[in-house]
Amino acid sequence: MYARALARPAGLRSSRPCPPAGPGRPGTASTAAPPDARTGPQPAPRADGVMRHLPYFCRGQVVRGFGRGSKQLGIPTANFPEQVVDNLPTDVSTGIYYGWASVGSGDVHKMVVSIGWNPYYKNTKKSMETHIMHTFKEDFYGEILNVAIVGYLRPEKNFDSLESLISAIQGDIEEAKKRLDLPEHLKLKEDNFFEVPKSKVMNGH
Ligand SMILES: Cc1cc2nc3c(=O)[nH]c(=O)nc-3n(C[C@H](O)[C@H](O)[C@H](O)COP(=O)(O)O)c2cc1C
Ligand SMILES: Nc1ncnc2c1ncn2[C@@H]1O[C@H](COP(=O)(O)OP(=O)(O)O)[C@@H](O)[C@H]1O
Repeated sequence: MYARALARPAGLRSSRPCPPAGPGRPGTASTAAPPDARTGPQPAPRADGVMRHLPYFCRGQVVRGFGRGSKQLGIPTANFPEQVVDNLPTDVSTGIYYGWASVGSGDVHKMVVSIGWNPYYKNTKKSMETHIMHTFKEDFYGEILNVAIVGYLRPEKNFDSLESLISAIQGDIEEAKKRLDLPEHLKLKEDNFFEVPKSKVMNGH
């Protein structure tokens, strides 16, 4: 119900179906181990390899994470369930991306999304966390988050202070805002992927 195979929009490249999305646990668990537990630090992704799967369309129910985004960073990030994270194409690298997002059948906004193990926090489970550049009236846990990832910004990094992490994320947000104004990205805001029937959502946002 919350996920469907997506018809490939005319003129766009890859678009993969999301897996069925259900309630998840804190941290949007994945069975995958962090990179340093497997093969050491991941190499920087090649731009062409990363871009091969973009735009990538995905939707799933918003689940709880560790609650650090709002409290520690002042930047809330909506977490996807583990099924969504586990079903990312294998060669969509971990890292920081940008694109478009909507909640339920609400308006489409600019977003940034972090995919990986949050090295600063040394998470043991891979997560996919989206910050939407919009002020919402209230939290939207349990609602359906729709995302179209359209571009790659940088690899995940460790930082020597919380302030440095916050500053990097703020830089990502500013860069994403600029890049999303390019015509090639603006057209994806109007993609019919975001036309979700109102009857399928719980609350409007
Ligand atoms: C745009 C963006 C960039 C991020 N970059 C990093 C990063 O380089 N290193 C890192 O450890 N975490 C990074 N994060 C993830 C944050 O650490 C994470 O969102 C935060 O821990 C909140 O997690 P929570 O929702 O589970 O509470 C980034 C998040 C966003 C939205
Ligand atoms: N602009 C926004 N972007 C992302 N999430 C938001 C935003 N505004 C409110 N939220 C809410 O905040 C939650 C994320 O807050 P956060 O402190 O990171 O907690 P958690 O670790 O549980 O994800 C989201 O699940 C959503 O319900």
